[in-house]
This record gives sequence, structure tokens and C-alpha cells, in this order.
Amino acid sequence: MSAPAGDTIAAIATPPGRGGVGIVRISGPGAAGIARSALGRVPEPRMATLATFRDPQGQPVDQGLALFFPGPRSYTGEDLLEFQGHGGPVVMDRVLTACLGHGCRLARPGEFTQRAFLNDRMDLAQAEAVADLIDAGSAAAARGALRTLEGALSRRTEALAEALTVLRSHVEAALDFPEEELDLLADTAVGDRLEHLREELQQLLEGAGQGRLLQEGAHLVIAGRPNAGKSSLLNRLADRETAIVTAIPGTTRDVLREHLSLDGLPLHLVDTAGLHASEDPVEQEGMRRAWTEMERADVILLVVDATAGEGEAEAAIRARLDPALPVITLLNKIDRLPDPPREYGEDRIPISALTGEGMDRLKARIRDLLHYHGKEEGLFTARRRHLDALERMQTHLEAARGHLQAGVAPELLAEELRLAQEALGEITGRVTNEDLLGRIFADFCIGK
Ligand SMILES: Nc1nc2c(ncn2[C@@H]2O[C@H](COP(=O)(O)OP(=O)(O)OP(=O)(O)O)[C@@H](O)[C@H]2O)c(=O)[nH]1
Ligand SMILES: [K+]
Ligand SMILES: [Mg+2]
Repeated sequence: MSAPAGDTIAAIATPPGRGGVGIVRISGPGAAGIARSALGRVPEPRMATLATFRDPQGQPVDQGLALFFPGPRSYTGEDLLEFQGHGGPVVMDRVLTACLGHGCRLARPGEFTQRAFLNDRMDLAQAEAVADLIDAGSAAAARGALRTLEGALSRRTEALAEALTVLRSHVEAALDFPEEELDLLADTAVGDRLEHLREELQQLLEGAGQGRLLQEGAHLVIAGRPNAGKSSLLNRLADRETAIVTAIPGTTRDVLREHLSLDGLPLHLVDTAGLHASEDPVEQEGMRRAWTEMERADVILLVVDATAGEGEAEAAIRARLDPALPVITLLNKIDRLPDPPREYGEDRIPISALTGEGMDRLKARIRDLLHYHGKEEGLFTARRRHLDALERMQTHLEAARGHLQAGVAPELLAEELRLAQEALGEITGRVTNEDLLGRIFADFCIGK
């Protein structure tokens, strides 16, 4: 895929506000011309050059370092000019306005990276990793995103694509030479290759699943009856007094969020309104929101007041939950029990949000459930989109396997393999469409 001969774009690449340095980036065929008019000359390629930046009337706007990267060996693959000036919002704004006057337009969010993708400087998974690195919620997530940027996901995807191409060429040969068809399909090489491919895919799916968790973080929703101690648990896990805690049932009405890191894994912890039968419209709305959160949770922390025990309220909550959703039941307030339970099941943990007892066990269980063991070596970030593509590929490989086992209709087998390849191609962007690109790059910040 090659980029259309684009126009020239400019943006402030540094965050808004005051800072020691502010950077304006310019990319496109007009970058060298803008350097000539604004700086008086095109800086030596890749050499930091002290320069005065002037507006189209020749008035100085700022003084700083200019860098010029001729295409295609630049971030975007086009001629790229970077001006590092004084990082004040007014100065930066004036530099940008001057750029526009010299003949370019404002860049859209992610447009520099989009050009890098269109000019084959990086594939789509790597382009997404740029945004994920910027947005990383923990050090582990940042390291994972860097690995993806360096090609950890792309290389494995390409290896899979190559194996699939070889398999397809075997099957397509069978279609081209029908007289040898039965032989080729009966050939164990096709079956063996397909098996091997399924195994490799399974491994990549597992890696990508962990990667998605690392990138997005896991959603843990705290639910339970009023006064069970949900907000106390949120405060305890977050290690700060985020939520209001009182002895009055119905204290929490809105959804409250805390972000924390569990050995490098980003967690989104959500506190919700107590669930019970209520006619109060405010409480009803709170409960509706609680259920919305619970429906998109990765794990539910069901808090039970151990001094009252589990009852109908909890049974009603359990009945409404997706049976596939992991639930950890937390028997809270054990500090108030004269004889606190010593036995516990892995998904039934006695705790005290007040004293902090049981928190280590709870954290260990969360790590287990999420298959995360704090060992992020080799982990790379991935997105839901990548997992979707891999899952679709898996469906097509299963269908292909069915056709192969049935031993008839090699066309159907070939078609499933073609669809599998198409799904896989979406990850690196070999197969793509405007819609998808628009959605991906719109999430970027301006200037990247
Ligand atoms: N002794 C003891 N009291 C607790 C514990 N956890 C919570 N409490 C008390 O229980 C009461 C309710 O706690 P909250 O954290 O507000 O309970 P909640 O589930 O968020 O309540 P709602 O938001 O009203 O549904 C407060 O008085 C807390 O101090 C605990 O582990 N031990
Ligand atoms: K309360
Ligand atoms: Mg509460």
C-alpha cells in the first residue's frame, strides 16, 4: 500500500501547557520549502541546527533547534521538519500559525502515524502500539507496548501468515490439478500443516489475550447488598479514601472508579450502589448503572457481610450474572466475628476491609483468574481488534479442518483458508478499509 501524494501537515507535538521545550512537527512534500522560508535554509539532514523561526512576513517568532529528516527515512516516510522551541502555549501557537502561513494545514489526530503506516514505515499493529505506549497505564504495559512497537506481535502474525500461505498453495495446487486432487488432500502434509497452524494460532491467541489485558487492564466490579462494605473495599485496595463510607445503607449511588496496578497489571476497580429491592428512583438508577458495569466486568467481587451471612439478596445477584463470569465471594467484616472462619475456598475469601486482612489472598486469586503472574517478560500488548481477528481465523481453520476430515470439496477447504488469511491480514493491516483506519487513528493524540 502506498500513500497518496499527501499535502503538508503541521501540529504541536508536545502536550499543551508550559514546558522547557515545545515541538512543532511538519510533514509532507512542502516541509523543505517551509524550512527555507521560516528558517532561511533547510537544515543538514538529521543534524540539530540552531535557528530562528520566522513568520511569512519575516518577523522572528521563536528561536530553537531545527531538525530535518528527508523522506523516506523519517517517521512518516515523508520529508519531516521538527522545530524545538520554547515550550509556552502562546509561543507554540505562534510557531504553528506561522507554519500554516508558510503553506500547510493542521494535522488530524494520529495523522503522522497514519502516514507512517501508509508509507510502510510500520504496520498497523505497530502503529496502534505507538498510541498504546503513550497511553500505557503501568510500567509493564509500557514495556509490552514497546515490544509490540518493535514487532513482537507483527512477527508472530507474519510467521503464521507464511505458514498459512504454504498450506494454501498445497490446497490450491489440488484445485488446479484435479486429477491429483484426492492424492493431495489425502496427503498427510496438508493435515499436518493444518494441525501445526492451529497450535501456533492457539499460542498466539493466548499471548494476545494476555496482551489485551496488559493494554486495557482488567475490569473488576465490586457488587453486593447495601452496607456489605463495598466502598470500604475499594478504599482499601486503592489505598486511599476515594469513596464515602458511612453506616447508612445506600451511601453509594453513583459508579466510582479507581485505577491501580497489580504487579504491573492495570486494574480498573469499580464500586457500585448496593443492590436490593428499592422504590427510590435515585437508588434504582444507581442499581441500573451497577448492572451495566457488572455486565462488562472481567471479574466480579461479590461482597457479603459475614456477620449477616449470605441470603436471598446474594442469590438474586448470582442468578442474574452470566454464569461464565468469574465471581470471587468476599466474606467481609470478619474482624467482627468472634470465631472468624479459617477455611476458605479459592473463590470464597474471608476478608476485613477495615483491617486489611485477606487482601493478599484476594490479590493472588485475581492474578490467578486473569492468568497473570507478574512475569511480563516477553509479554506484548494487543487489542480487542487483534483478538477478534485471531478468533475469526480460528473459526475458519476449524471449518477447514472439518472439510478436510470429510475428505470432499477441496474448494470449500480452500475458501476457508482464504478467509482465515483475510482475518489474519487485518492485524498488520494487509487487509484493511478506510473505516477501520479512521477509527484507529482518531484515538491518537494530535501531533503523533
Ligand atoms: N467492622 C467492620 N466494619 C466494616 C468493614 N467494612 C465495612 N465496614 C463498615 O460497614 C459500613 C458500611 O460500609 P460501606 O463501605 O459504606 O458499605 P457499602 O457496601 O459501600 O454500602 P453502600 O454504599 O451503602 O451500599 C460502614 O460503617 C463501614 O465502616 C469491615 O471489614 N469491618
Ligand atoms: K454504607
Ligand atoms: Mg458504598
